[in-house]
Amino acid sequence: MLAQAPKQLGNLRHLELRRMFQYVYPYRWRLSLALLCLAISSGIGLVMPLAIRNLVETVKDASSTAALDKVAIGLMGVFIAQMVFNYIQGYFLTYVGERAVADLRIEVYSHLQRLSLAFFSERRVGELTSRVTNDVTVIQGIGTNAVAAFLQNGITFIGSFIMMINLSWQLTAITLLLIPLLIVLAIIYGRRIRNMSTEVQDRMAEASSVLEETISGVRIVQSFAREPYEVERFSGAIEHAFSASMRRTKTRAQFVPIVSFSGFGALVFVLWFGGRQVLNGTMQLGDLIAFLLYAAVIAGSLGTFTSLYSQLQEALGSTARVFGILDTAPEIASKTNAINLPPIEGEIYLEDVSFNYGEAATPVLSNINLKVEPGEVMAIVGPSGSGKSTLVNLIPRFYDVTAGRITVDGFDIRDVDLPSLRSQIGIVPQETLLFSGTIADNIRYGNLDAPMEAVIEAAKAANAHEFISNFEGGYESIVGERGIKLSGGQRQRVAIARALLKNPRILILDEATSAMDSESEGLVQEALERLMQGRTTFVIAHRLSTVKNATRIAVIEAGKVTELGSHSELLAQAGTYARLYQLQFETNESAGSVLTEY
Ligand SMILES: Nc1ncnc2c1ncn2[C@@H]1O[C@H](COP(=O)(O)OP(=O)(O)OP(=O)(O)O)[C@@H](O)[C@H]1O
Repeated sequence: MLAQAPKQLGNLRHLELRRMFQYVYPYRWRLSLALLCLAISSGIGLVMPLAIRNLVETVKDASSTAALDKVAIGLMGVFIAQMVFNYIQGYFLTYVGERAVADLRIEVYSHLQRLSLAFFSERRVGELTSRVTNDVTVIQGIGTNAVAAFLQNGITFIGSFIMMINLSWQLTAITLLLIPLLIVLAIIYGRRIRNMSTEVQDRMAEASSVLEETISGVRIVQSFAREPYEVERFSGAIEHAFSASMRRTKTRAQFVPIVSFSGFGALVFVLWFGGRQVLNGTMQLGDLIAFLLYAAVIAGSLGTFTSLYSQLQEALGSTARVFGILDTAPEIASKTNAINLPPIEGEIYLEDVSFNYGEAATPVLSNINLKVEPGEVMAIVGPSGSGKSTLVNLIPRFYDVTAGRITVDGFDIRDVDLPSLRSQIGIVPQETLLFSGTIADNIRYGNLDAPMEAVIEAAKAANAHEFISNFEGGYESIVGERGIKLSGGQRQRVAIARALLKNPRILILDEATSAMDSESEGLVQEALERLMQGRTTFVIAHRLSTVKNATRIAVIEAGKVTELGSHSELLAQAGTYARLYQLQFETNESAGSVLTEY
């Protein structure tokens, strides 16, 4: 989805590389130092064949070992220096690479946090995690190692070339004939490898999605005894990734021997041609050896260049996907001239609101008019899929209305700064997700600066203090990724404590549909009542007690408000609500009854 067509990629390549460079720019001084050391150590590497030539010539002509000793000691010194420069360049280059990639990861993650719900509902979690992990790792590979290899080989390539011309221009000319062939090969194979790499990354993202879904939904998997099915699904995805990777490997494996055969073939030819020159006395033996060594260095550099080229192609696929995320603008964001929503009373007015998801033709909500006074409790009831959740999701601007407007204390919510709006709205969802950490941390999510006393006070008001105190670790007890150690009712009470600590003027409650035992139900209900006090509340109601206590009830059917009034008013109207009440509520009037969907 985020991958772009290879053709488009080609056009973007230059821009992407420049964009990648932005991440390295803040560390340019370290990078310069690393590159300087790299250049020096590569330069030293160039001396090696010359030193060997001297060694050969010295051994050939020398009468004593003194000259030999001098050459050997000199060589040792040179290699020690090279080692030091190599260390410095390796350290700083890795530093820059790791730092730049860490920055990129943080940027992608921060950007993801800002994106709207619509973006996430269109994508799988595993696909997005794969962008932040796998793709960024591929970029890291090219970002540092490849840059270093490119520079190192560039220097040795040019240096060796100059040396070769000096040693023998005829032999150099023969070697040169080979280069166009290698370039053509690199382009053809590079393109194929790039396409295959995109496929490998896509397949890996697919496998990550399966992994993510089934690990977070492991209870569902096990309850349906679908482990073998899921293993098969995951193996399928991994096998696809494996096949794609093997196809790439095959192409690469063909490419590398072809290139090295061309290189070594040329070397043999040079040896044969140069050997004849040595034999007829037009070339020194030491020069031929040095030439061959430089030619081998050049062949090695060419090999590295071609593999760098294919790595670069691979990384371009990943950069396209990562930048694809960074370039996705949040659909819901504060306007540039948005004003800060001052502390509100809590009047909410939905004026002629219509809404549909994306391009969908049928509106989910149409022409809703609903005015809720400060402090009022508005219960929302209606059949499944009638648009209840959609309606409440519009208030914190998880989605924007398609037509009409929503005002809070007279302010159009699209005109105010998003955090200033959301900070005044509290949400208690049906299924509470607790983050891994302590219970105190989870409650404090509502107000990060709250002192411990305030946390405890909120927990007390939420009827959570008692069960929390009964845990061995109390407020410092760690809850699992999904609060696995807490019951549904306990989790809800932690969510209520969290909302109390946030102290919002507007509250959105989505009642749990599943019945709790009556004790737990009573505790949750009591906590909710405390939470609702003095706040404008929208509650998607499933329980009889809630609808009875609500100031007004809105009945939503097929995206329209069909009835509006208090419990007794609606009963008197003898419409849908009354029918629903007759059918469902009266028979379930015991405490904790759940209003099942009709
Ligand atoms: N993210 C989405 N993208 C597209 N359509 C959606 C999305 N979320 C919900 N819908 C559709 O909008 C309609 C209303 O859904 P909504 O969740 O608001 O209903 P609901 O009344 O809250 O249902 P329930 O009581 O079952 O939770 C449904 O037809 C649903 O298929």
